[in-house]
Amino acid sequence: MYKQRGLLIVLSGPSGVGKGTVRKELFQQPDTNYEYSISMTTRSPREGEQDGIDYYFKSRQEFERRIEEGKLLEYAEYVGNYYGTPLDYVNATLDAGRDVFLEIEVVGAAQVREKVPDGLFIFLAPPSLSELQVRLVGRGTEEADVIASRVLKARDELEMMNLYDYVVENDEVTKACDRINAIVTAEHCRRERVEKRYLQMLEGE
Ligand SMILES: Nc1nc2c(ncn2[C@@H]2O[C@H](COP(=O)(O)OP(=O)(O)O)[C@@H](O)[C@H]2O)c(=O)[nH]1
Ligand SMILES: Nc1ncnc2c1ncn2[C@@H]1O[C@H](COP(=O)(O)OP(=O)(O)O)[C@@H](O)[C@H]1O
Repeated sequence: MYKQRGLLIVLSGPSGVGKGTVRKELFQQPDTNYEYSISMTTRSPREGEQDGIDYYFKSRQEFERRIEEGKLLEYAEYVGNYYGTPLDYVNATLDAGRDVFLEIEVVGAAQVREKVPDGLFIFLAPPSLSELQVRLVGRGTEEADVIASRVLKARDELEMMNLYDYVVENDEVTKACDRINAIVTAEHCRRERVEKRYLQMLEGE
């Protein structure tokens, strides 16, 4: 039987807005049907982070080899480190009819948009820039200078918001998750309707 390809869901937004928090909450929900794509990075693991669970941690040399071999769907350099999405995992999962969830920054998301135009692109926005700074400081994982460069970068990232299909405000984590789930459900319904209509038209020929 014909099996529809899975949906590629891209969640992006500035550092500190709560992408990781929202993603973890989504994946803890029992009825979640998305598969999380673990990214590759050259940044050092933070305390508690595990290789192969949070990220695949690689040296710059190994990362650059994968770029040359065409093994990444997209990649970007973000505040001094590479981050990228392994291509084979994404393709195999979508081909099996399952949805894939990417949590990536805006430059990489723009590359995915070019390659997978029928993906679903969601921008997670902070209630304000000052709240973004509060969250970055509160997380306590970066030094003051890195926080300052991330907040500065957030201004450019916010300008990319209009390139996304949806903007979801992360005022409260559970509300943001509910909004994302509603968007994904609506997108599935839309696709089913389009496909049904298409098949009906073919039958009518
Ligand atoms: N382009 C791209 N960005 C990624 C990928 N994985 C993570 N990122 C983004 O890289 C940025 C920095 O990630 P990280 O160092 O984990 O910091 P944090 O998200 O602020 O906790 C965040 O905006 C992530 O969403 C990826 O595979 N590709
Ligand atoms: N809706 C929210 N309200 C308040 N704090 C939040 C919210 N979402 C996330 N946070 C906090 O903000 C900080 C940054 O969140 P994180 O998920 O690490 O962001 P990102 O992955 O986008 O860099 C964390 O300390 C997290 O607990």
